[in-house]
Amino acid sequence: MALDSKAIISRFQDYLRINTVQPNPDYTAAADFIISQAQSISLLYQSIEFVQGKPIVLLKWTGSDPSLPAILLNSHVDVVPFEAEKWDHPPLGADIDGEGRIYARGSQDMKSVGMQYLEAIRKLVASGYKPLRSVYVSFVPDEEIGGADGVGRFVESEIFKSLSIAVVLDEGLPSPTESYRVFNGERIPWSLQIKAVGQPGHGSKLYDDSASENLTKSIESMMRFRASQFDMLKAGLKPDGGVVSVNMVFLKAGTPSPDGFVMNLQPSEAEAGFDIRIPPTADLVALEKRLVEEWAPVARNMSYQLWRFDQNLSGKQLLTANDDSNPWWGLLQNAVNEAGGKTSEPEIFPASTDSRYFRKAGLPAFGFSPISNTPSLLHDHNEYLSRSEYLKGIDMYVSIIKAYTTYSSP
Ligand SMILES: CSCC[C@H](NC=O)C(=O)O
Ligand SMILES: [Zn+2]
Ligand SMILES: [Zn+2]
Repeated sequence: MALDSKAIISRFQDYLRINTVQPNPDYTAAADFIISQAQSISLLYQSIEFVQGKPIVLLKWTGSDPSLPAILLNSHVDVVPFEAEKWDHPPLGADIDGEGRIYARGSQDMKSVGMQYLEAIRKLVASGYKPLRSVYVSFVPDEEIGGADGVGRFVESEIFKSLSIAVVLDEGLPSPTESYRVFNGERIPWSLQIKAVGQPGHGSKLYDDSASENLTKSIESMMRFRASQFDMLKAGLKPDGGVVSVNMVFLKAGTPSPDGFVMNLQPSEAEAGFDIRIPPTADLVALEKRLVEEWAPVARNMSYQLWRFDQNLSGKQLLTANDDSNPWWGLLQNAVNEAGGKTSEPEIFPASTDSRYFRKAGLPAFGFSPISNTPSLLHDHNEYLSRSEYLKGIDMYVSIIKAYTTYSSP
C-alpha cells in the first residue's frame, strides 16, 4: 500500500480507538484528536460547549467569496455500545484482517465519514485547490441518544445562524450493491410506553380486566398492525422507510419467582415500551387515533406516555427536494459519478439522524455515507469497513466538496 494510504488508514484507526461509546463517551479525547487533525491541515477550529462536557467541534475552511453561503459536513462523534465477547475482533481495536476489513464500533456509523471529510479536505488543500464558498465540518455529540444536547442545541444557536449554511451532508447507510444510497428524509420516531392496571389476585383465579390481560390485548393489536406493515415490506410493495415499524423494546409485569417454581400472584400493573417509526407521508392523526382507541384505551384501564419528534413540522421540513429546485442534489449526483460512483434515487432513512434537526431548521440535508458493496452493520456485532471502500469514499468527498465549493450561485 502506498505510504500516504497507510497514513490515512492509521489516522482512521486512531480515531476509531478513542472510546466514544455511549453512555460515557470520552468527548474530550475525541475533541483533542479532531483539533490536532484540523491544525495539521490548517483549518480554523472552535470547540463550543452548549452543554458542559458535550463539545461541538466546528472546523472551517474559508472560501474566497465570503458572500456565498457555506456548506456543512456533519458527523457524530459518539457510537453505540457493544458486546465485546460476541465480536471476533476487539470493538475498539480497529484491527485489520487479511481481506483489509477494519473492525470497530463506528467504522460504519459514523467515525468513517467524519474522518473522510477531513482526509478529502487534506487532499484538496495539498493540491492547492481554493474553495469559493466556505466549508464547515462539525463533529457533534449525542446523536445516538437523540441529539438534543448536540445538533438540537447547535441549530438553535446564534453561532449556527451566523454560519449561513446552504446545505448539509450527514450520515446515510452502507449499500450492499455498487450504488451508494442517498437519503432525503427520515421516518418520524415515536417512543411509546403503555401501562395497564388491574386487580391483583390469586394466580389460579380466572377474572376479567387483569393488568396482564389488558396489556396483552394491546400487544396483540400492535403485533397485528406490525405484521400488516411488515407484510408490505416483505412483498416488496414498500421500501424500508415506507412502512410504519412497531417493535416491542421493553416489557415489565409482576415479580419473577426466585427459585423458578411457583408464581401465583397476578400483577396489578403491566407495562410495555415500543419503538415506532413512521414515514413522513403517513397519516399521523390516524395513527394517534389507533393508539388512543386500540393500543391504550382508557376503557381497558390503559394509560400511555408518548415521546414524539413531529411537533410543528411542516411537510417542506420533512423532505429535502430532489428535483431541479434543489441544485445541491444534481451537484451531488454528478460529483459522485465523476469520481466513478453511482447514486440511487433518494430514500427515506428508516431510523433517525441529526439531519432531522437541520431539515427542521429549513435546510436541505442529504444522508450519505460513501460505503458501497458492504453489508449494513450499524449497531451490530463485527461492524467493519474495508480499507478500499474507505479510501474510495474519500475520493467521493474530494469530488463532492470540489463541486459544492466551485458552484457559484448563492
Ligand atoms: C429517535 S432519537 C435516537 C436516534 C437514533 N439514531 C441512530 O440510531 C435512532 O434510534 O434512530
Ligand atoms: Zn449514526
Ligand atoms: Zn447509530
